[in-house]
Amino acid sequence: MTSSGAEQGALEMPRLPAGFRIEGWQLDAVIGSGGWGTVYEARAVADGTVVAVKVLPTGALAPGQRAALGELVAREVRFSAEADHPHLVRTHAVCTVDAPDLPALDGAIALVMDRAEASVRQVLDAAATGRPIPDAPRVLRGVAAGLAHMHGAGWVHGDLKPANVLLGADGAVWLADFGLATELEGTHAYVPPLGTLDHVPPEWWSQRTGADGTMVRPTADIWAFGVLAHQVLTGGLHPFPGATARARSLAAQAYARGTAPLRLDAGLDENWRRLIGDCLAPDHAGRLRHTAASLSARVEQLATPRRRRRLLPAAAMALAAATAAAIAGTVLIGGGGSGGGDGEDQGRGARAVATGTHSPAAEEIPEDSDVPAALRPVIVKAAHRCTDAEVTPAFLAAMLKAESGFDVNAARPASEEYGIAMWTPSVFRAWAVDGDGDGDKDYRSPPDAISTMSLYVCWLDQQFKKADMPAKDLPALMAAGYRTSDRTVITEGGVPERVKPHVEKVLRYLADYER
Ligand SMILES: Nc1ncnc2c1ncn2[C@@H]1O[C@H](COP(=O)(O)OP(=O)(O)OP(=O)(O)O)[C@@H](O)[C@H]1O
Repeated sequence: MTSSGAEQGALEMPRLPAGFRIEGWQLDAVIGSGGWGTVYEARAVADGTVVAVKVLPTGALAPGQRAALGELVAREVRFSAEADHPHLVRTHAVCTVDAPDLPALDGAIALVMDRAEASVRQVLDAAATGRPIPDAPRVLRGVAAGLAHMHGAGWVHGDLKPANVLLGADGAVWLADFGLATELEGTHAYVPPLGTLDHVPPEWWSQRTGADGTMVRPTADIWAFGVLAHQVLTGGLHPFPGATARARSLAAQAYARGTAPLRLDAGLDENWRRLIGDCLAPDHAGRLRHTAASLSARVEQLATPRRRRRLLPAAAMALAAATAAAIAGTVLIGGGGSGGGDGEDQGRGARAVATGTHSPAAEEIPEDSDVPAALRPVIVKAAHRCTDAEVTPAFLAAMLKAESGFDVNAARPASEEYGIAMWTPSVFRAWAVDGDGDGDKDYRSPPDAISTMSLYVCWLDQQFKKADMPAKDLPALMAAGYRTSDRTVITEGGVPERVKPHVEKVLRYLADYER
């Protein structure tokens, strides 16, 4: 939500005491308060997982405030629940506060989210002016990818600013605060006029506010990204001069009218300067050429250290190693079934670690199929890590073909997906399996990527079974869950429309490999 909400709202924010339970979570200290709610640290009672809980009270407000709050809360709840991307903060649950003794908070809505370590605002406040914040390109890469996802899904964020970019403990970068996020109808949408002055585009000032609110278009987020990128790369400097937000907005409007030039910080690298200049094109039409997806691809290039490109041959080497193993008739991956698996897994693992002129396990994928021979034992071994009957070598092979066409160097930078199983690095980290037993977990290594895919689809399979989804649909549901999430598939009660073509491909390949 917006700081202007705080300016306007003048709400006395009531607080819940430490130890207070909201469904399965126990509140701890307050992290901070915004214009409309308070964010607490909390722990899951079941397993101690640390989360952040944002409590948005809906009662005890003046009628005017209630209408505005109701709309913002509804938007925040709706977009938080739907947000499903590694660069959008994940909301685990939406609960209602049951506090009859605290009437101001009884019935408040609580969003249970991933707990961030800090916001970019906090990092900027502590940063030396003139220098990029630590890891600035990676942070911008995450923001651009999150924005590209939102625009791709037909949403505008509407309030992109440093306070709304959160940083997780393991390097995660999340867009947050969807109180002003809105769905596009055609090319634009309307939001209440509460955007943050420092990040609204110049044309915003000349728009009239109708009953629906102010019109926002994706190009408003592009402008805000330009301002944010300048701040992140210069330790907090706004691209337009002025001691107050009002003065800076007047400077931006003078630039948009053509009466003042754009003067970006002299210390900026030329490529970043060009990118920020494109985002800060003076009008909507000028910004229209730069979609969030195209910006994300450019940011990805600028943010990718050369060293990472040299990593590519490593993936090829891993494949070559797997090839050599297959030729020798010995499957080397996964430490020979050591560690942790249940009986069936170990039994199957022992079968996969076979010597001889060919691997019997590889026979589970038809010999004359297009699955690269070197990958077959890797896939078979990975599939056998899962004891659920639906996760078969043929299924994993079909998934890999649909994801990357078996290309170990596949890359879709706009959505941050890489390697043979098209893992998003931050998601991969959460599930990673050391498939080749080299002590490293690398999404570019086919054995690691495929073993991790197997673990993840196995877990998806179990979630769908728990949700009583039809057994015959499980392969389609797993393929859909891999592209979206367990929660999306369960909420939508089946394969979401937008991933149907992909899922159909997986099912076609599966039928071919199961013949
Ligand atoms: N998931 C989270 N993990 C950790 N801290 C968070 C999380 N979400 C929000 N915060 C922090 O909690 C504080 C309050 O956040 P909130 O979103 O309510 O308000 P805001 O964005 O600061 O202001 P406003 O909503 O008025 O724009 C901020 O300091 C924010 O960085």
